[in-house]
Amino acid sequence: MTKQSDSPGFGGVPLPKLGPNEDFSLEAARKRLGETFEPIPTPELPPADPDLDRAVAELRRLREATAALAHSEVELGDIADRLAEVADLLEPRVPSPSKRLETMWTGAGTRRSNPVAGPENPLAPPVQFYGCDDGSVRAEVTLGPVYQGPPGCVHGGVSALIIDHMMGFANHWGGRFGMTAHYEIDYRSPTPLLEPLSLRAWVQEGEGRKTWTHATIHAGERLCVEARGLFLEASVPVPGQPGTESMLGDGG
Ligand SMILES: CCCCCCCCCCCCCCCC(=O)SCCNC(=O)CCNC(=O)[C@H](O)C(C)(C)COP(=O)(O)OP(=O)(O)OC[C@H]1O[C@@H](n2cnc3c(N)ncnc32)[C@H](O)[C@@H]1OP(=O)(O)O
Repeated sequence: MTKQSDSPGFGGVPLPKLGPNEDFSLEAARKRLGETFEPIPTPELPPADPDLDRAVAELRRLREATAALAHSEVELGDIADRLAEVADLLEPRVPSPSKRLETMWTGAGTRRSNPVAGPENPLAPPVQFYGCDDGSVRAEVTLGPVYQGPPGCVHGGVSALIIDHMMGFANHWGGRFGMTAHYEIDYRSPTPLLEPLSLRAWVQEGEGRKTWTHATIHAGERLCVEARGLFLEASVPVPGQPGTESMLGDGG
């Protein structure tokens, strides 16, 4: 993977070369993390169950539709009863929370169930990230009214959620890992709903356990949000796998 310094970066400033003190190569990352590290982000993770993906996709349609129902002419009594029927059917069959957490940590880890990119998570838009040769990760997403904060705009906390996840993904792509210790965000201009947003994140610097990562959200050419985060390598116990610890701190 080529790291280069000529891509547009944070606030339009060119991306600097990655940290002088660390080996960011994929080979170095593989060496550190062995078999558990698959450095190529796979946009299309194989579904554990295609019907699950389909069910969640239908839930997303419902989510967008119900968010628009207030003050509408739609007769909702019957709809609420029918939705309750489906929920009643499902709830008794759902595994216990601890079992569910274990399941989330098999196979693709939480990549399929996390709240930003997980196709199995109805909360997730979902955003699909791609790793780029310049060391950044990018995505495009259009967010609907369920993510609204100010009128017609994306909620700042939703932008923060996406950015935190995106910076974690950029760390992976750069062969770095860690829990978010600190991040700061500047909201430079309103982030519109219902318009394509370009997301971008990249590792700015890494030294020892610390990784500094940057991210931006643009609407067209307009910068909406920019952020800087500090990530600290840490070990986290993996649910259902006693004695196993993840260095990813993320669900990857
Ligand atoms: C297939 C391939 C593609 C992969 C595809 C999957 C990708 C998938 C990506 C998913 C990405 C998800 C990304 C979600 C990211 C979260 O959501 S993580 C969850 C939120 N974060 C947390 O819960 C962390 C909670 N905090 C902690 O656990 C601990 O504070 C930490 C962060 C582990 C640090 O604790 P510690 O190791 O005891 O740190 P400590 O020794 O006190 O400090 C170490 C150094 O850091 C500094 N430091 C510590 N905290 C701070 C701070 N807050 N501010 C500044 N400096 C600090 C200290 O000053 C110290 O500096 P030095 O003196 O060494 O210079």
